[in-house]
Amino acid sequence: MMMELDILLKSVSVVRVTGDTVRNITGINMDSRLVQPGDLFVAVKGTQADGHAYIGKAVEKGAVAVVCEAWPEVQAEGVTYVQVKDSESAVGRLATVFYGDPTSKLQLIGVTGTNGKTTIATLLYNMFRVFGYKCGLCSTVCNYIDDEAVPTEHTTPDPITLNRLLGRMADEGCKYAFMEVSSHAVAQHRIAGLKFAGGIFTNLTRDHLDYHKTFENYRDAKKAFFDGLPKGAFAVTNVDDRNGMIMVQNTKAVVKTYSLRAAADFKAKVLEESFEGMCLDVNGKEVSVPFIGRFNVSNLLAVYAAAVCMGRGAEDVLVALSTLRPVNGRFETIRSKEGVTAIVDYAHTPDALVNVLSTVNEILKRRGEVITVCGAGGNRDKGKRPIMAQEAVKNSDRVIITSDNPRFEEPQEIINDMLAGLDKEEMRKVISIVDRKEAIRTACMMARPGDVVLVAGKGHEDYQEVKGVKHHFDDHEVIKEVFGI
Ligand SMILES: CC(=O)N[C@H]1[C@@H](OP(=O)(O)OP(=O)(O)OC[C@H]2O[C@@H](n3ccc(=O)[nH]c3=O)[C@H](O)[C@@H]2O)O[C@H](CO)[C@@H](O)[C@@H]1O[C@H](C)C(=O)N[C@@H](C)C(=O)N[C@H](CCC(=O)O)C(=O)O
Ligand SMILES: Nc1ncnc2c1ncn2[C@@H]1O[C@H](COP(=O)(O)OP(=O)(O)OP(=O)(O)O)[C@@H](O)[C@H]1O
Ligand SMILES: N[C@H](CCC[C@H](N)C(=O)O)C(=O)O
Ligand SMILES: [Mg+2]
Repeated sequence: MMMELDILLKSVSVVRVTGDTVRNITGINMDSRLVQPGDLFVAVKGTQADGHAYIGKAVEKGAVAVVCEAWPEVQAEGVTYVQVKDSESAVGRLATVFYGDPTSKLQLIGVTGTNGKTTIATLLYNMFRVFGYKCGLCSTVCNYIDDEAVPTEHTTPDPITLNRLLGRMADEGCKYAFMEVSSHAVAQHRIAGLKFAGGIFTNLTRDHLDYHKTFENYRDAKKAFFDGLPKGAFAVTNVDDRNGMIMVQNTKAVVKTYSLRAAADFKAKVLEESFEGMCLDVNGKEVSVPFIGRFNVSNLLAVYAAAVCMGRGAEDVLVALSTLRPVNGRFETIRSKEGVTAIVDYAHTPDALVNVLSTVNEILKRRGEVITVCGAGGNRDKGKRPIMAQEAVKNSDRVIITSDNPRFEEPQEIINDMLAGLDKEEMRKVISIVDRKEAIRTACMMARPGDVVLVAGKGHEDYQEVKGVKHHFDDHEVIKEVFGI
């Protein structure tokens, strides 16, 4: 791949230049460690480091041009230096031009909100493949270029990886791409330069306050995604969430609403539900789906609304909806021979725990006990820890607090932060076991036929991250081993 630097620079506002801009660039990078000879290096100020400190390293590795925000004191001969106002948002714009402006060739739909992004983006991808289109997906679990799986580390990749992926999707003939837009991605302009055909808002509850500091900043990061949608795009929003209308206050996109409770463009209600699935009424038509939980009705309704906004007939969409299956690690049930139901779910926020547990309780109707196994991630929002413990205790008969990716923190200290949210009475329901495997085993041994064991927090993850190392760990595997199936 190759492109002339001056063509690339048309996408950004240049403050100052030295060196030749009529020269070929063979790659673009924001991480000096990945630079190849012939690359353009973009220096970005980050949260841990300042990319400007690595300009020299990038040049040593063969970068022929540098885009930066602060003018470097030393300049290497033969290298072109370009100063821009905001290099963080320049990366996305440069990358999108470099990778052939993918969103001019395919329709990109973004999903944002605290919970439900992976579910909605994946279901839309599955649905549009059922309709016979080639599609792409960027999600927490895995990225896809039609049927080719591309592993991921992020919910929304960095702007260069993202544009490279979208570029490959366009080259492969994908007509649609569905992606999760995390709040980090909006705040860090990972999506700068992309033209979205539509946006979907799920809900907003507490998460990531370690990064955004206040709930308002977190909300505004999500809102900025809708502020940036172009005219002619659609914005599908959940009016059951108190921030649903705030999200679309300043958008130029056509706003469509969905709700399980209030008047809205798209409405749904539950007619019947069991651990096998639900029968729904969607805008006056009945449909059966193998999904569980009111929050999934909301997710399915968002999928339905977006598909209709994308021009599909309502009838076709309902038929396709009935063929969809749950996403890996999202309310997956595993039954033991003795009749214990284990559920693996990715609930890792207080709100998600409440939702999953209230669904379990609604279906169980006190015919059995609920035993919850959960933890909280290390080097993430500390404030959510005691609340997660409280919600688990409030909505379960017994709780085992354990580890969930301690990362660089002491596992026992994270558990202590969770326990600090509980009073003496609440503590009677709780035990803590640092080793997650032991915790799951203990929960399954405690359970009697008819009981439910909820194993929350890791969902699709197949690792336990400790001190920078990802050790293989899979909740499903452990449960099956204990159940002997
Ligand atoms: C806190 C955070 O979001 N960090 C992300 C951010 O990094 P940063 O800007 O802080 O980078 P930095 O380490 O300070 O470095 C600054 C710059 O110097 C460069 N550098 C650094 C070192 C070096 O030797 N050479 C070099 O050039 C870096 O490449 C970077 O360009 O931008 C990077 C590129 O986009 C991300 O990889 C990185 O994700 C870190 C690893 C991370 O863990 N992020 C998580 C919290 C995250 O983004 N999560 C969200 C949402 C999760 C969800 O709810 O689903 C996600 O979208 O995944
Ligand atoms: N609409 C919803 N409202 C509340 N909770 C939900 C909703 N959809 C899913 N959940 C819960 O949140 C968990 C995560 O769901 P999902 O992976 O779809 O969300 P996400 O927004 O992609 O999360 P992440 O921020 O980690 O990418 C699920 O396992 C479930 O417990
Ligand atoms: N995308 C979220 C996922 C959290 C999942 C949970 N298992 C944890 O590790 O905290 C994050 O990185 O905060
Ligand atoms: Mg996700």
